[in-house]
Amino acid sequence: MTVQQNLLEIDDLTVRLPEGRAARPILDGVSLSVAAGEMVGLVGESGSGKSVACRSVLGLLPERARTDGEVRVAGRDVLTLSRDGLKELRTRQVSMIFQDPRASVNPMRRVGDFLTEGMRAAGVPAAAATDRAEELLDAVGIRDPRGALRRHPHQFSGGMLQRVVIAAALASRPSLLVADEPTTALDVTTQAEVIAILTRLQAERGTGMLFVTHDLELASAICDRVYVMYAGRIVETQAATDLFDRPRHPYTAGLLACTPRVEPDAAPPRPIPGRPVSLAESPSGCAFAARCAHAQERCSVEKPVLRQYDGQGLAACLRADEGILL
Ligand SMILES: Nc1ncnc2c1ncn2[C@@H]1O[C@H](COP(=O)(O)OP(=O)(O)OP(=O)(O)O)[C@@H](O)[C@H]1O
Repeated sequence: MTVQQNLLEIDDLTVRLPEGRAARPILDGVSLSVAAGEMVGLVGESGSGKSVACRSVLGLLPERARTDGEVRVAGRDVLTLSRDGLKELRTRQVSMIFQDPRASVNPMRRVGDFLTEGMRAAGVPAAAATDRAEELLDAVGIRDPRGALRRHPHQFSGGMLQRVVIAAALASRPSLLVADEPTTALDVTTQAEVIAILTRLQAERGTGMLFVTHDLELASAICDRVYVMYAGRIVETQAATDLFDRPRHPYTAGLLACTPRVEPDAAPPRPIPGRPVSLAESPSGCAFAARCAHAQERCSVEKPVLRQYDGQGLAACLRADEGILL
């Protein structure tokens, strides 16, 4: 029997960054996977470690970072790849889309150069690279792609520039896309357009995607599965619809309850009390305990591990099997 290998497997990843003589913990035992063609969400508040987890996939952690665990893309451990191996990974297998498109492009260079440089470096002749760049711009809904190739980034709106960045990320036909809050810097209508483009292209091309957002509702709407992070740890993972209908971790339930709803009979949004903590600040036990309405004494002592309940997903909560959220 052939065992289906995941495209991306992060296995028990721990990241620490040296700070003076000590090392500040950033991620603790993070495990997640993305299968070929699967759209997977990674959700959490600011500072929970989403970007660090994403960066680990492309081997983009700070050089001084100390890591344990493995990050495998198509079976190869990114954390042990040579410089050439990393270059090959980034030019052939994995592309990343960042939050702010203006930070991803060189303002002095034309969009055509930005889109074709990777292809040219891979040996594609100039004319063929230009034709492909035009096709890519057309695929992300940019009108007059040939004219767009001659323009500079400042001649594009934020939304249009993010489309250009998506086109560039797809140029190498990657099997995995990592999108780190790709619409956070855009206005609401533009966000919707960019999400629609990303999900369409992901489905058409069968690209695996790790989609990072702080918006749990958005992740539940567009992803197959979702991981929820809190203070450097994964606290819950489920199929997207199950997570939305039946969260198992009080933090996930809190994120859903604080989202404003437009339905007339909807409950008003309830904010999660307190503020998010980083892994470094989190005491022993469950990092969410101080903000959790269901916490008991043992929650601030015992560290919960991810466990399965009712055959549905995994949650790291000592009380998840008591039906506290029903
Ligand atoms: N290069 C770095 N040097 C020092 N600390 C860092 C570095 N990068 C991240 N951190 C710290 O790691 C923690 C996780 O940061 P990260 O950017 O991954 O969070 P995030 O969930 O992506 O937040 P946001 O949604 O605001 O981007 C934070 O406490 C942050 O301050």
